[in-house]
This record gives sequence, C-alpha cells and structure tokens, in this order.
Amino acid sequence: MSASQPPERRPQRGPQRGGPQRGGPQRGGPRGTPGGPGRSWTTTAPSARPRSGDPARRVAFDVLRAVEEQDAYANLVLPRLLRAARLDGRDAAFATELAYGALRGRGTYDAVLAACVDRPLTQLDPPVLDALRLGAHQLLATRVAAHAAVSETVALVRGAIGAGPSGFVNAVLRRVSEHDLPTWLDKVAPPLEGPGADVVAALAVRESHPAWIVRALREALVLAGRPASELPDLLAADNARPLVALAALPGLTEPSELHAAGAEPGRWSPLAAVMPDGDPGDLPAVREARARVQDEGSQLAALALLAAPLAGEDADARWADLCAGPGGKAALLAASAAQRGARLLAVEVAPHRAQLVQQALAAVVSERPGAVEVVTGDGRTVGYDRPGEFDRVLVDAPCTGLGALRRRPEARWRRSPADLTALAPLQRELLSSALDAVRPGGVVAYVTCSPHPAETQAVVDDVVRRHTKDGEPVEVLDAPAVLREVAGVDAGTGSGSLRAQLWPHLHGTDAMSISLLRRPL
Ligand SMILES: C[S@@+](CC[C@H](N)C(=O)[O-])C[C@H]1O[C@@H](n2cnc3c(N)ncnc32)[C@H](O)[C@@H]1O
Repeated sequence: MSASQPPERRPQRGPQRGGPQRGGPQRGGPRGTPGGPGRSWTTTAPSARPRSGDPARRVAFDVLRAVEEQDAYANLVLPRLLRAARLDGRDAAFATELAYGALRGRGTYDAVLAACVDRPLTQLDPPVLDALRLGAHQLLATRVAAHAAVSETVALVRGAIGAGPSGFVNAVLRRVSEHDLPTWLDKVAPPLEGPGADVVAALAVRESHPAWIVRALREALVLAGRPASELPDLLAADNARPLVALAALPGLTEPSELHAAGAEPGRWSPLAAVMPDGDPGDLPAVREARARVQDEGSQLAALALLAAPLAGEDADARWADLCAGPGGKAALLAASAAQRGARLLAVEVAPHRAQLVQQALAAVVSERPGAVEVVTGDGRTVGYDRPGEFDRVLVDAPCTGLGALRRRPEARWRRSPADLTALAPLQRELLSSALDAVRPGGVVAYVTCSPHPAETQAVVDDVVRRHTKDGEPVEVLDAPAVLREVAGVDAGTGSGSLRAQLWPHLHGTDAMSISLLRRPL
C-alpha cells in the first residue's frame, strides 16, 4: 500500500485524557518474540509508563471509534474532534494523517496484525483493534520513530481503553515493528505473479481494498477501454491524499483571485484552482461562497452539461438539477445561470441536504434571487410534474461512490455489492424522469462518482432502450468530445461508447462518469 508521508513530528506530551475504561485484558498474545533488529526500545515496562496519551493520537482514535460505532463519516467527525481538542497546524495534520491513514490502510494493516496475533482479529475488543491499526499505520507508513509509535499508542490505550490491554498492544506492535511494509507484504499478501498468483487477493492486501472492489474496478477499467494493467495505479491513487481543488463560481469570482491567494491553476477545469496546502476556509472567496471546494471531475461534469449542444429552438434558460444535495454542482450551475439569464431548479429529497443546497447557493441568490429555486422533493416526479419544461437537466445520481474512495477513507469498508443492486432502480427512474423533463432538443447529463458499469453504462443503455421502445428515442451525445472542447481532457472510453470516464490515476480527479443524452426534435 502506498500511503502518503505525514509531517515530521516534533516530540509532544499532551495533557492527560481520561477516557472511559473500556475493554478488559486481552487473553492470548502476539505470535513470536517482540523486538527486532535496528529498533530502539524503551526498557520501561508498559505498566510503569505514564498514562498520558498524545492528543493528536487520541483524536485519531476517537475518529476510528466514531466511524466504527456510530457509522460516522470521518471527514465530518474529524473537524469537530480537532476543534474540541484545540488542535491545529502540525498537530491537526498529524491527527488527520493518522485517522485517514489507518482507515484507508485497514485491509493491509489487518493482514499484518493477523500474522502477529494468535486468534482471529474479530475476537479482539474493537477499540483495541482500532488502536492496533493506528499503531501499525505509524510503524509501517509514517516516519514516526518505532519506539514512539509503540509507546505513544500504548499510552493512548491506557488513557482511552484502560490498563488491561496495554501489555498486549505493546507486544503486538513490537512484533509489527520487526519488518518494514514491503517485507510484511511479501509475507502476508498472496503472490501477484508466478505459481499460486491471485492478483485480486494480492492487490486487496497490498492496496488495502475489499476484494470485490478490486474486481469491480478492474472490470470498470476494461469496459472503459483501459488496460487491466492500470489497476495497481488506480488502487494506489485511492490511497493518496487528494489535493484540495477549488472552483471559482462564474460571475462571483475569477480563478485569478484564488491564484493570487496562493492557489495554483487547476489541471483541467477553467474554473479550478488547487491548494497545495493550507485551509480553504482562510480564503475570503471560499468564506463568502464565491468559490468552493470541488473536485475538478465534478466541475467538468457540470461544465459538460452546460456545453452540450442543444437542438432546435434557441431557448436555454430553464435548467434543473434533480439530485442537488449538498449543492456542489448546483452552485456552479446556479452561478452560470445567473450570468446567462437562466434559472436553475435544484431538487433534493433529503431535507437537511436541501438546506445545504440553500447555503451553497446563498451567494448567487443574494446577487440574483430569481436565478434559483431550491425544492425539497423527489427528482423522480419532476418528469411527470413538469414534462418538457427544461433545456438542460443534471442527474448526479446517488451511487456507490467507488470513484471517490480517496476522499472518503472509510467508504470502501462500508460499501457492499448489494448497494449496487439497491441503487439500480432509483438511478434508472431518476434518469428517466430527467428525459421526460427536457424539451425536444434539450440535454440531460447522467453523472456518477463511480466508474462501475452497473451504475454507469448499464443504466444509460437500459433507459435509452426503454424510452426508444416507448416511442421516445434518445440521442446519445459524444461526451468525451464535449469534455475535450471544454477542458482539453481525453476521457474517452473507446469501443464505440460515447460515455466519458475520468480516473484518479490518469486525470487526478475522482472517477466521474459522464453521459450526455438529448431528446430528438
Ligand atoms: C451524488 S449526490 C449529489 C451531489 C451533488 N450533485 C453535488 O454536486 O453536491 C446524490 C444526491 O441525490 C439525493 N437523492 C437521492 N434520491 C433522490 C431522489 N429521489 N430525488 C432527489 N434527490 C435524491 C441524495 O440525497 C444526494 O444528496
């Protein structure tokens, strides 16, 4: 697994954090003998060490616990915990690296830990297992000194869980520290080639992905005209920290304002600026909602809808976003609508997400209130309620998010193949509704942040076939050609498919799939 390097740590002693005394002593123990060549160890017995834990490690641990126990999203819970612990700067960066790294790397670390513990990991107390993952991440993928990784993790366990498991954690982590990551991978991952090779199982351990996702991404690559040999790079890209991309909302600011504040030009989107470091919230344009954090792939999806050629009448003033929450693409569309004298209907079914859309569009609304209408409702009914009313409609469909795993470190462990089946009818109904909602000659963009064929090509093929059968044919437009025009990006999928597919390992964006459809005149 290729994990990003964390910032150098300066030695730190945090205030004591009294945590609930969860978990008893762990029975059994590590395999083999602790210690290893080239490592320096403190000679103090774990029981005699101070009980204090480092606050950054405690925050990372609490993130892992919230993800496990409350189904929390790491990117939402982490900022709250950082604020509560009053961590910023390097300490906040370290806590973030630990939490995200341990979550992303779980597949690799569990394989290593399983080789160091004498019973299935499922029999460990879940908080103890999380602490071990944090320790393994420090030992195998950061520059934290081995003795500090072990002793600080043991201190964390004493503070957050209790004294009982501290000796066990100490012994297991010492065992982990006996080898570096490449050596461990050679020991615990199945071979990638030669006799007994199992590419999927090997990459699942090496690149820390569930095997079904490794298989699904391989299929997605091949069906999008890419060689399967790109799979390791694609999986590795999911483990790299994405740069923060910003979108300058048209008419409200210019990318040059963001560049002047230290951001660099984006790679593809004409609206993009990329922050090499720092907090986007420090930029006035972001604070005032004139610019927003948005992956370049998402920017390109919205821009593709706006650039797709209409047919027939000149009208281009009525746009709709049927799945608007939390409002990223709607903000870009609304700002463009305000510029071009158009009006955007933003529909979102979840009330709290519809509120986020309102917030995302606030700057546009204050400039031009008539440019936007936000509705809490079901996008599936728009085609029936307002048939033929729109010139351009976006369906940014609810999907598995398999193309944005680098952004959501826990997502790969939450998803299951059943999600694909569960989302399929909704995706088809939303696209069908969009096609009913556009006028003849109007265009629909069907977008997912997943490259999986079941929620991209299959949905489009099915809906186009059904509409055609019902006497309402649909034209499939050349989405890669539109993207080439808009951003000079090559996102072709080959073999006659007109769908565009972006990839993290090729384009540096989320793996957005973009199909453009038009109702014939
Ligand atoms: C992929 S997200 C959209 C992201 C959004 N376009 C953006 O760029 O910020 C899909 C959204 O669709 C919403 N959704 C799910 N089912 C829906 C439905 N039947 N009608 C409208 N919205 C729906 C979800 O709540 C979620 O907010």
